[in-house]
Amino acid sequence: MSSPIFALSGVGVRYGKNTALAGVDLTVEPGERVAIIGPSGAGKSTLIGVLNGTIAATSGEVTALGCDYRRASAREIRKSQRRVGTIHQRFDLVEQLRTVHNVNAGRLGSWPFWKAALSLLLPRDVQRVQAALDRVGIGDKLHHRTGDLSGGEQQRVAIARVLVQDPVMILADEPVASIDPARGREIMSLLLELSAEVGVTLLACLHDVEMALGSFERVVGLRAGQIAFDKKRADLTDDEVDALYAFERATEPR
Ligand SMILES: Nc1ncnc2c1ncn2[C@@H]1O[C@H](COP(=O)(O)OP(=O)(O)OP(=O)(O)O)[C@@H](O)[C@H]1O
Repeated sequence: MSSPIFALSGVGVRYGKNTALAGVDLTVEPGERVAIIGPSGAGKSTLIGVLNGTIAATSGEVTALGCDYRRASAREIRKSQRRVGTIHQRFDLVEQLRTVHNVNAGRLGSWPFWKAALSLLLPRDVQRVQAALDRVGIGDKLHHRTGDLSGGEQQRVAIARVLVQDPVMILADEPVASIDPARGREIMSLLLELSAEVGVTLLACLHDVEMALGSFERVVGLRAGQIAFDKKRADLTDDEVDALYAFERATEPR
């Protein structure tokens, strides 16, 4: 049996007195597609940060791609992080740069410094960038200024940036929250297609519960930093989903 992509055991994250995650156990196997849902402040973004290594757990154990974050060297952690691509709600692109440079940013971590620096003047590996942009449906935007693209196109650039990383895992933190609903559905379909096509594992945090339930085979509910449920979509009931958001609904302004 292959080893899990991620294994979290008893993971907690505190920001000062604030507990963002507590006692989280989560295992993600290769090829799985997992949606994380939960009310605002439940800890979804923190969980993504723990998985991609940008946020350190304050307790518990995190193993990513066989690398134990607590015991591994910084070099080993960086090596495993390079195979984890993250897509953010706000794209995290440099708007002034041409698309080709933003996509190449996905490879900076695996290039020596001279190559990374030179790539800002002279785009490197353009064929690979072109192939990634073709795959996400904006092959004609290679030399466009990124800030001139629409929100949906910018999110496609961000996905292309992850593809050139040759990832084994894609983490998506509210990938469609800044895009209009129709474009958002297209982006979500693209991510699901890519994960199936390349066999890459996908974990996405989503505010849109309908989208999560309609598109993912496994759904994890987070509430107040803890896992409320972790189930196959087919086994999840409406009552369980409602209960996850019950407190948020009760405190919504009327
Ligand atoms: N840098 C920080 N400093 C202090 N508290 C933080 C910090 N980042 C997050 N928190 C707190 O940790 C908790 C979890 O936040 P997180 O952003 O992970 O939740 P979320 O589920 O992604 O929320 P949202 O859906 O609103 O984006 C919240 O109570 C939040 O206020």
